[in-house]
Amino acid sequence: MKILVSGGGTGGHIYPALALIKELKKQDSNVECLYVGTENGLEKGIVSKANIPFKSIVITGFKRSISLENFKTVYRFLKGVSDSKKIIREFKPDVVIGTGGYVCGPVVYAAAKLGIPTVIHEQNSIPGLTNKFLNRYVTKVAICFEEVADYFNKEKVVFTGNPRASEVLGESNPSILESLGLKSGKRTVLIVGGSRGARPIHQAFLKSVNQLGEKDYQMIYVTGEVHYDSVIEEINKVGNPENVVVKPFLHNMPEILREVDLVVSRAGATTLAELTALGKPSILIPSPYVTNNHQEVNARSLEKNGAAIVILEKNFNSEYLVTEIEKVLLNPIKLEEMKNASLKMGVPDAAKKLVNVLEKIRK
Ligand SMILES: CC(=O)N[C@H]1[C@@H](OP(=O)(O)OP(=O)(O)OC[C@H]2O[C@@H](n3ccc(=O)[nH]c3=O)[C@H](O)[C@@H]2O)O[C@H](CO)[C@@H](O)[C@@H]1O
Repeated sequence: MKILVSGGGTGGHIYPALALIKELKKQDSNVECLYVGTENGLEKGIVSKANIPFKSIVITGFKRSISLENFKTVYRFLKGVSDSKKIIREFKPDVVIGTGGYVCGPVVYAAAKLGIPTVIHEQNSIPGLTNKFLNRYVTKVAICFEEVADYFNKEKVVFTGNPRASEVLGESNPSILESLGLKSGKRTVLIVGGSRGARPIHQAFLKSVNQLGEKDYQMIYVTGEVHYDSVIEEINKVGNPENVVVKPFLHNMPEILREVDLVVSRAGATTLAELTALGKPSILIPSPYVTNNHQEVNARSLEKNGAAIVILEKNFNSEYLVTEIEKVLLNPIKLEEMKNASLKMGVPDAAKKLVNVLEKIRK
């Protein structure tokens, strides 16, 4: 099978695509894959690290208000469609799948217009503009939250879950924490603000870092590449405690996630799929800066099932950070209840389910 994958901008759209490719290759080592993204999203770096052929097109997202930029975007969209058609004609895929982000728009649209079977994978509980637009043209829409089905044509929707849920599963290796400079066997909290980091979480963390240094648990704090230098500069002013490790980005997130006891995070859908596949309890601070506040809707779904505690960014501060962490981490009964609730929501066979969808519609 030949498959063309497109998705980009942030990790939440890229990692599901890579997890899908991994499953396809596991099932058939002759599968040929091509990834189409942009030069300026996170995809170029992440995809080339994974040794997957990568081609780029130029495209920007639409602004919600009327602006001159939108005229330029229409032009770039049309140019993106024509560039995508060239790439598709050359590669001749059996199926084209878009995993989100505006780059998928022209790529999946071009494929549909060329009569190639197409799928969009919607990770969130509320769809973004691109997937709403593509709904009309695609063959199937793969979803991860039942409640998002209403936004799409009923006959196209298939529940698959997020393939990244399958990818994070694996053998536990507690010594991986030592490679980060932490102790294995000690209670560990991971704090991560999505794939690009989140400034409001940094602020709360920096204010509480002295206090965290005195704790009997340890912590991995992921800043996001762009925020790393400024967070390190701030933390160095107060001194970096031994039990707190600060990293710009974790390229081995699945291995690390398996070993932590609690995760404090934004509520990006791919992260949530990983947490529930592994049965990790979490404290979620949804980003309010996303389309239709979809992260809060994602997060509430975990909260409703007892798998997570949700704190809105407007109420979040350093005191909350420490007290909420300890309410869960230091209460074994609560921790166990949340673990079980989280695990119940996981879709560990999501990658296989998505591959099945592709197999069924391939040319
Ligand atoms: C600002 C924005 O638009 N965010 C969206 C984006 O988020 P974002 O890219 O932040 O998405 P997620 O939190 O869902 O996924 C992040 C992915 O990056 C990985 N990771 C993260 C940090 C790290 O150091 N290492 C690492 O590997 C995570 O394990 C995960 O696989 O896509 C998500 C999925 O559609 C949406 O729900 C989010 O609302």
